[in-house]
Amino acid sequence: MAAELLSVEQISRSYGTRKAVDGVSFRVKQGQTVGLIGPNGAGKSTTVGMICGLLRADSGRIVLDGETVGQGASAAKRKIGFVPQDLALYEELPAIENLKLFGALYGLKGAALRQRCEQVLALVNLADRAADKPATFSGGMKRRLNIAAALLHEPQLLILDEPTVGVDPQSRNAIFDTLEALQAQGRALIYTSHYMEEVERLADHIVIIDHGKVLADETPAALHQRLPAQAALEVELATEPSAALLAGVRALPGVTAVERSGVALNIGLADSAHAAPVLAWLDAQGLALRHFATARTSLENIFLNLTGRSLRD
Ligand SMILES: Nc1ncnc2c1ncn2[C@@H]1O[C@H](COP(=O)(O)OP(=O)(O)OP(=O)(O)O)[C@@H](O)[C@H]1O
Repeated sequence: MAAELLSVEQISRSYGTRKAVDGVSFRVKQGQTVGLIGPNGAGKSTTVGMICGLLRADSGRIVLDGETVGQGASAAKRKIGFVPQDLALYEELPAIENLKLFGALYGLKGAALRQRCEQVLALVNLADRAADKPATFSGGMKRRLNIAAALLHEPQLLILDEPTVGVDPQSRNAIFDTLEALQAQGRALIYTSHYMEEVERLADHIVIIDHGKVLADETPAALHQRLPAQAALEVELATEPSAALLAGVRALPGVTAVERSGVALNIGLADSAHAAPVLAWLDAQGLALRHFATARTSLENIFLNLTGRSLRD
């Protein structure tokens, strides 16, 4: 079992009378990726701001590698790399010069600084753009340069606040490649997003946050088990099904829900193993199936399930 790296204990913070973060707790182990997910305004940025020591917590405690993180400089804070939502780059300075500036802030210099800048540029796949200015980069390339900057001091924990916002799909994949390479190196990550599929892809633990409170803190598999349907069967019939037929489908073993839209049926299943018997039953009713497909249900619906609201407007 991996050792604990970060412990966030009952942290809260208000802006005026608005409680942005209200008693949030979770843990990150060495080498673990924790996805922090919630809708806009849920309190994700405020939470990671407090972990990085950029924002003061009104109450609660944050312990990193055995040391309390507070405001001001501390050894604990040097173990964190932070990639903020708002990019902090000098647009007119070549990429490598941007990194040298950030590296100097961490006390790196000379050959060690140059070598480390080259290493992190290679890691984010920008080695061939070292001499180019961020002003000429796409949104995703800028984001990767920001990730490189946050890695210069070899932090144990990298925190990324919604790193795919404003990034095209191709660059998004390049960001994921970089993060997967960091995971393979054993680096711990906290990744905030309001896209469940991103968090599901990267995280081995998911913390769902809403109105400043933690609603769930589980592995993706455990979270999945909380969904009423584990798989879905989509069926398109040649003719509209009768009410009696729908009732018949609903009564089949393993069927958790049936939705009809014209000639299409969306059948929720407790397990994908129920798909074949359901199809056989439909066939036995003499119904012509024009098309069918099965899919594992996505975790996207879990937020709706927990709150009755959708993750995005
Ligand atoms: N500097 C601030 N002053 C006043 N209120 C703030 C400030 N920063 C955040 N808030 C409020 O605190 C709440 C939590 O905001 P926060 O930015 O932490 O949420 P978030 O989950 O990161 O959302 P987003 O995805 O939009 O960044 C929101 O209601 C927000 O309006």
